[in-house]
Amino acid sequence: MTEDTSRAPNSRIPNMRSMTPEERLQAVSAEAALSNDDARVLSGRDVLPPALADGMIENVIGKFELPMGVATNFTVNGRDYLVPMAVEEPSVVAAASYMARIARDNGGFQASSDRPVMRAQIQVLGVGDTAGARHRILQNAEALIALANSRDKVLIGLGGGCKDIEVHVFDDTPAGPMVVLHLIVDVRDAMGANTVNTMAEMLAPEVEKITGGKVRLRILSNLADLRLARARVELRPDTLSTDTLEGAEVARGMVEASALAIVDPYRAATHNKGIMNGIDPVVIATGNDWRAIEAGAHAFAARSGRYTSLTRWELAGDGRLVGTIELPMALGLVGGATKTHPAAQAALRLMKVQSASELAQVTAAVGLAQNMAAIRALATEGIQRGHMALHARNIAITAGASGADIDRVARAIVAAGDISVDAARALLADTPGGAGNDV
Ligand SMILES: CC(C)(COP(=O)([O-])OP(=O)([O-])OC[C@H]1O[C@@H](n2cnc3c(N)ncnc32)[C@H](O)[C@@H]1OP(=O)([O-])[O-])[C@@H](O)C(=O)NCCC(=O)NCCSC(=O)C[C@@](C)(O)CC(=O)[O-]
Ligand SMILES: NC(=O)C1=CN([C@@H]2O[C@H](COP(=O)(O)OP(=O)(O)OC[C@H]3O[C@@H](n4cnc5c(N)ncnc54)[C@H](OP(=O)(O)O)[C@@H]3O)[C@@H](O)[C@H]2O)C=CC1
Repeated sequence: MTEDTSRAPNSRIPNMRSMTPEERLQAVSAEAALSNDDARVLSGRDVLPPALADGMIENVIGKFELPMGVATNFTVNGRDYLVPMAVEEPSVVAAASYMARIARDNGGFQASSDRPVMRAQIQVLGVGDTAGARHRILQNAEALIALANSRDKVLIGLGGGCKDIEVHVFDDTPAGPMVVLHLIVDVRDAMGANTVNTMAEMLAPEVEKITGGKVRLRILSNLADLRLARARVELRPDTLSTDTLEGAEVARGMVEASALAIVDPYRAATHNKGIMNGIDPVVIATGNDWRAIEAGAHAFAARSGRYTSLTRWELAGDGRLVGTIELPMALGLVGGATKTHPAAQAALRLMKVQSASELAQVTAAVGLAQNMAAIRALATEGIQRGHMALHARNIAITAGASGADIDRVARAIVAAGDISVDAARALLADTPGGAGNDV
């Protein structure tokens, strides 16, 4: 198979759930026109040779694997995407695919993003005249920007680089007055941490000269509030109905669920965890830094001083349910592990994203879909029926099931309404030669 990067796949792959992993791999590889090599590494076979793993981090003794799933049905800005998700939690991929299917019937997700701009902070201590130091920095801003851009020719050649400088003054801190210079850097298709850290360290001596102070920290901020990604979905109520509830009632319940997450940090934490259920697996599958994305998301959610929801669900005048998400999304297509991990490269080719901004937009849409699934379930039948039915297979494995027994036992404990390890063990023990005999 040769790779074709121009054609968007059809993300609607019927019966994915009934296929074997091998058949699913073939289906998505065919849709995304993946090479045999990409298909192989996505399957998890021979992905990370020991020498490559040893080159990525320190004190390597092996590898840790996660299941790689693919969320189907996604349409973002009129284009279909097959979304790779590396995650350990059941029901996440199913839920994202289901909500993307509903969204698809409503025209899909609309998404946008800011330019890929990061902040680096340079902390200056020992300055008596903090206001004066701020003025001196701003007076020298052009020279500082030029110095910051004097080294990274590749980034400048791509249209990126340091674009601006901000100065923040803290007159009262436990360590005395501080001036904090922010470098505002367009990092193009990189996540940008190393890029901006290099610039910040390079500028430090000049900043000390200008301010007369002592520079301490020189590091990016993970509150990437100039690099926001947004997604929106508008849903006709009839597309939300369940077996027992009218769509309008479901929509109202979702708005009420959203309202609690807006006002109550205890609920907001769980609501946002549900959003990150969708975002983290894409970040991991594409080799990006999920701690950075998590830190940015939660800092952004608390930016007003009160921790709140990252999404809003509202009813438009005509009864449509409108869901929106906005959060920092510092994702790269180059840098970090995105280029070194073969599965991350293959995952990016499966998604067929052409820029870090496009990746950020699709990822935001996945976060919104995941939140939609959770609050739709919570506002209607509750989370346990759908989630536990899929978690039942984990329970069966915990009880000792293997091979065909996993699905058989999972189906039986779901049907019996007793999704517990004890129930699964009892079933296995009743099976002649069942794995339960060994437990
Ligand atoms: C789990 C579902 C989707 C079942 O929902 P259902 O109604 O049983 O699904 P269905 O059988 O009617 O299938 C509908 C679609 O779902 C997908 N789907 C359905 N099953 C599968 C499967 N086995 N494998 C792959 N895809 C599946 C698939 O796309 C399918 O369409 P199709 O393509 O077949 O035409 C639903 O109940 C749901 O969305 N629940 C929410 C689950 C969720 O949010 N899980 C996250 C874990 S809970 C948590 O950590 C976060 C939380 C909840 O606390 C956050 C918060 O509080 O806000
Ligand atoms: N707080 C945090 O979040 C921190 C995170 N990190 C880590 O930093 C890593 C990410 O840093 P990052 O700067 O993205 O990675 P890299 O430094 O690995 O890559 C960025 C570099 O790639 C080159 N490049 C080539 N093509 C492009 C392009 N199209 N767009 C942009 N740059 C391009 C550029 O320069 P050139 O080719 O000239 O070198 C650029 O400086 C992650 O591993 C993260 O975990 C590190 C410190 C702190």
